[in-house]
Amino acid sequence: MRLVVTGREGQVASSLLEAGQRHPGVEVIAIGRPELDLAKPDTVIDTIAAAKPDIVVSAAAYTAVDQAEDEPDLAFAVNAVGAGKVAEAAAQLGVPVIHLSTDYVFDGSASGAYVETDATAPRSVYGASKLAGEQAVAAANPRHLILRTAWVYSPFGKNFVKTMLRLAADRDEISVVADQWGNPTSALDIADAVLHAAATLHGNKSFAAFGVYHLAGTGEANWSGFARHILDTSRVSGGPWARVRDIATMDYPTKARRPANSRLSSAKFASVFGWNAPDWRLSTEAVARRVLV
Ligand SMILES: NC(=O)C1=CN([C@@H]2O[C@H](COP(=O)(O)OP(=O)(O)OC[C@H]3O[C@@H](n4cnc5c(N)ncnc54)[C@H](O)[C@@H]3O)[C@@H](O)[C@H]2O)C=CC1
Repeated sequence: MRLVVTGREGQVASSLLEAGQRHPGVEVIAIGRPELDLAKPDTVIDTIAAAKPDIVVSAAAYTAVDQAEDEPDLAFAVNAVGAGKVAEAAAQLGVPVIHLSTDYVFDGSASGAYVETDATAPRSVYGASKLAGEQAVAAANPRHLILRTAWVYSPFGKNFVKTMLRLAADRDEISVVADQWGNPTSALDIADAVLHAAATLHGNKSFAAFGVYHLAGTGEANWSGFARHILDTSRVSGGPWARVRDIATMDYPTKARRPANSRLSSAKFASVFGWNAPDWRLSTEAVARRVLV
C-alpha cells in the first residue's frame, strides 16, 4: 500500500513517514513545496499523479491560526481551494483521500463533546477556511475520510509541548489559559490511526462508510492541565520544570477567537475502524520524553 501525504515537514506527515517504516508493505511518500504548493492549484494534480498513490493523505495546511486573521485569502486558497484540488487529484486516480480537519470548525458553545453531526460555526478565519476545505474535499471526491483532530503535538515541528519545555528552561512560572477545554492529540497517534484506516480502505474495496470522523486523544484537558502534565513529565525525566499559573482567555488576548470547549467524541472512528487513541497523558509523556532527549 502506497500512501502519498501532503505537507512534507508537517507534524502529521513526519509522523506518518516514521510510522510507515515500522509497517512492512506500507510505503509513505511525502510531497510538499515547491513541487506541490496548495496556493498554486496548477501544481497539485500532476504532482500527486506522479507519486502513484493507493491512498492520498491530505495533511498540508495553512495552520497559523492567528496569522490567518490577517491573511484570509491565503488561508482559504490553501485550506479550501488547495485541499479540494488534492481530493480532486485522488478522485481522478480513482483512489480515496484521507483529509485532516480541525476542532476549530466548532464555536465551543456545546456543553459536552462534539459529535460529527453537530452544527459547525467556526469563530476564526482558520476554522472557516478548514470548514470550506471539508466541503471542497467532499464535493471533489465521494471516497473521502475527513478526520477532525485537535491540539496536535509531536516530536516534530512547532507545538505546545515543545513551547512549554522551552519556556520552562528560562522561567520559574508560565501563565497558561485554563478555560479552554479540548483533547490533546499526538501526531504519532494520528499517524497510527491513519495507517489503520488506510489499511481498511485498501483491503475492503466495498468500504462504504466514507464521511466525517472525529479523531482525538482519549480524555480531556485544559491548556494549563496539559502544560502541568508536560512539565511534571519533564521534571521526573531530569528536564526543566516551571510552575503553571492558571489564567483566563481574556487575560491572554489573541487575534483569532478560539472555542472554549472543542472536545471531540471519537466514538464513531472507534466503532467503524476498531481503533482507540491512547489516553492523552500517556501520549504526552512519550512525546515529552522524546523532545527532552
Ligand atoms: N496542529 C494542530 O494543532 C492541528 C492541526 N490540524 C490539522 O491537521 C493537519 C496537520 O497539521 P500539522 O501536521 O500539525 O501541521 P503543520 O503546521 O505541522 O504542517 C503543515 C504542513 O503544511 C505545509 N504547507 C503549508 N502551506 C502549504 C502550501 N501552500 N502548499 C503545500 N504545503 C503547505 C507546511 O509546510 C507544513 O509542512 C492540518 O490539516 C491541520 O489543519 C487540526 C487540528 C489541530
